[in-house]
Amino acid sequence: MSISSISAIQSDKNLIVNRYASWLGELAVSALRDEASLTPKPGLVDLHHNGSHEDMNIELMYQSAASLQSTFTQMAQVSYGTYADQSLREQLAWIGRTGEQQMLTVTKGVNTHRGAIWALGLLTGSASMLIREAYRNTEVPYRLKAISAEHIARTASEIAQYPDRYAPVTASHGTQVKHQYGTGGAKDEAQHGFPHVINVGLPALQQARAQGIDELYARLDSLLTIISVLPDTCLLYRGGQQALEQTQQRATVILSQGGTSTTKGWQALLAFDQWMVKHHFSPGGSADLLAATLYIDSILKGITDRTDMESLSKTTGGRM
Ligand SMILES: CC(C)(COP(=O)(O)OP(=O)(O)OC[C@H]1O[C@@H](n2cnc3c(N)ncnc32)[C@H](O[C@H]2O[C@H](COP(=O)(O)OP(=O)(O)OP(=O)(O)O)[C@@H](O)[C@H]2O)[C@@H]1O)[C@@H](O)C(=O)NCCC(=O)NCCS
Ligand SMILES: Nc1ncnc2[nH]cnc12
Repeated sequence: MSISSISAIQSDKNLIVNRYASWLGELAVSALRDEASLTPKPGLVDLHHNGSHEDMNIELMYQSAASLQSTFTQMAQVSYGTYADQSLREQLAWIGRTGEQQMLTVTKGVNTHRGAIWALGLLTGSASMLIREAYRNTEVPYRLKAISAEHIARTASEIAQYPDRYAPVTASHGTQVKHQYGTGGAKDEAQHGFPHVINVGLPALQQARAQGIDELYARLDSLLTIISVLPDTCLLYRGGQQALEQTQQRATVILSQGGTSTTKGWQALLAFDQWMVKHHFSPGGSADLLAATLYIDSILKGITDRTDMESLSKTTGGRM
């Protein structure tokens, strides 16, 4: 093979890496924006109010999300063509911590998206690895389409299982809650393959859509379904076991009333929101996992759209 054809292949590869990395970065930020703007959410920042967060508002959430685009894009770049191993885990952790600092600079110290950087960061790395694997095969459209939500979450969990040897020892809210209640929180969720996304948030979203429920209510139902079962360390930190159980119970009742698309469910959601704000409770972890749900959903949809484009480009002899 000539040097010019090797460098042509190399530049093709770089083109593909950068194209997919930027695409994943954009989708991750869109998922964060879509979560933030979903309204009304119980106790969370949305278009109507700041929920139970005096130090946040919707503009801050948007600014925080936008500041993370390069973080997610870099995570996709370093993961493309690699495998889940110690080195990748530590590269992602380094990029993640730098992203956290960028977020804290933009928000003037407010933790808007720490859990989201963690969850969507791992999913970004995983999706990027899987896309690269698809490109190792000549049947690219077929292999891209074979990427599933479970596949993305499982590969993300493999990355999360490696220790982050350079993690500073901090007394985060999550670690305090872990000592007090024995609940694993965000780390456990990732290491177990995001069960509250794969078995809870995504099926709820898809089921609602399949029933013809409008996208707004489908997303709200997905959020409530996550809230109804997630051991959310934000709720535990702010109000202990009782706050967690009462919040889960209220979400369950709304779902059993037929969900947010029913008049009764909608009224109950509004009352739930007021009740959460009154008690200063916030399901921040559930918000992050809804963003993760929307992110995986958009990756799968995007892959389908792109593979159609790839097939088209092949049949027309063109390039994507
Ligand atoms: C491994 C880390 C996730 C760190 O975990 P840890 O538990 O030690 O740290 P926390 O700072 O508590 O952050 C975890 C955040 O994860 C969200 N979360 C909570 N429960 C769950 C759950 N069961 N599953 C998944 N995710 C969960 C939650 O994020 C949301 O809450 C934020 C607000 O939280 P907080 O500041 O604690 O609460 P407030 O009550 O509002 O505080 P006050 O204003 O009252 O003081 C909100 O922003 C949501 O995002 C938890 O906060 C990981 O972060 C880590 O190791 N990072 C290091 C670098 C790295 O590896 N990066 C990623 C590489 S891919
Ligand atoms: N909408 C939201 N409100 C408060 N905390 C959050 N963390 C992630 N999304 C959030």
